Amino acid sequence: MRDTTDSRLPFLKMHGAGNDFVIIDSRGRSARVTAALARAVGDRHRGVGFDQLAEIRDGADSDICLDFWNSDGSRAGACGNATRCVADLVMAGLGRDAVTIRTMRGLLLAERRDGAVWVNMGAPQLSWDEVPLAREMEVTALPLPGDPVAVGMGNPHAVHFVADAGAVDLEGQGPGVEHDPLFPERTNVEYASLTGPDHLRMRVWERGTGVTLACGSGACATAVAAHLRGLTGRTVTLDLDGGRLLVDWRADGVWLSGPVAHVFSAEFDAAFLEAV
Ligand SMILES: N[C@@H](CCC[C@H](N)C(=O)O)C(=O)O
Repeated sequence: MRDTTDSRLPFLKMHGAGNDFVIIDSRGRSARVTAALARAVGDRHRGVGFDQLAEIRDGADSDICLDFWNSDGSRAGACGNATRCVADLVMAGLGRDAVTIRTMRGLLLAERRDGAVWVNMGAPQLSWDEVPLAREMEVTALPLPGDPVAVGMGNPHAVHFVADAGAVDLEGQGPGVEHDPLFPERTNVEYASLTGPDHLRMRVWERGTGVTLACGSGACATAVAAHLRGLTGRTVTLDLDGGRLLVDWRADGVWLSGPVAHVFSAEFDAAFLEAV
């Protein structure tokens, strides 16, 4: 529930490789984001617009907690690029090079190394009930056109390997896969092509949001799927429509890095909040 004594609500706009976020810092107070607020803020004409809204809350066993909403008001269990953006912000605020972040996915570690923010997105979920899929099957053998690989990264992904990811009609293909009954919680949908050794071109249709310029958890899922299919090693460079992401699948989890940008700080005013 939003604190109704607030007449204004400060927020930050950030992006990671063009995957854009509104970030609301609710540390020191009760959570303020609801599904209705997320939908209102996510409207690119009447609100601010975002791919995901992230709310920072106080951590009990971590430096912070982080919750994610899609622009349709649904919750996302993971968001790699928003986690990188918020980690950058929180590390700068605390004057540290490492922070712990509790998400629906679990406890994540973020580190600054040589100026870049890396987040350990955890181990990939590679059994049908973890993704989740509707019934028992191998995640590398889905009965769907295009032979996608299902990978969970705290949220579901269906990764398709195609000859030319740049030529895929995301708006035509994505919604049907997102809503396929094989995915009881819907799914994010990735298309990737091998463009060189350990190098992929990737595009994405995101569950609850649509076409985005990048997706961090999607990049992790795609790198894992590429390795499972024997296309790449465990360290992969991915070129997305909005920039380059790096994924390193290590024994302790799938690490993600890439660019982070601060865009502006502002406030939602009382009239906007009253109308939600
Ligand atoms: N952009 C994100 C993923 C967003 C979550 C997704 N739409 C969902 O519903 O799972 C990222 O960078 O990981």
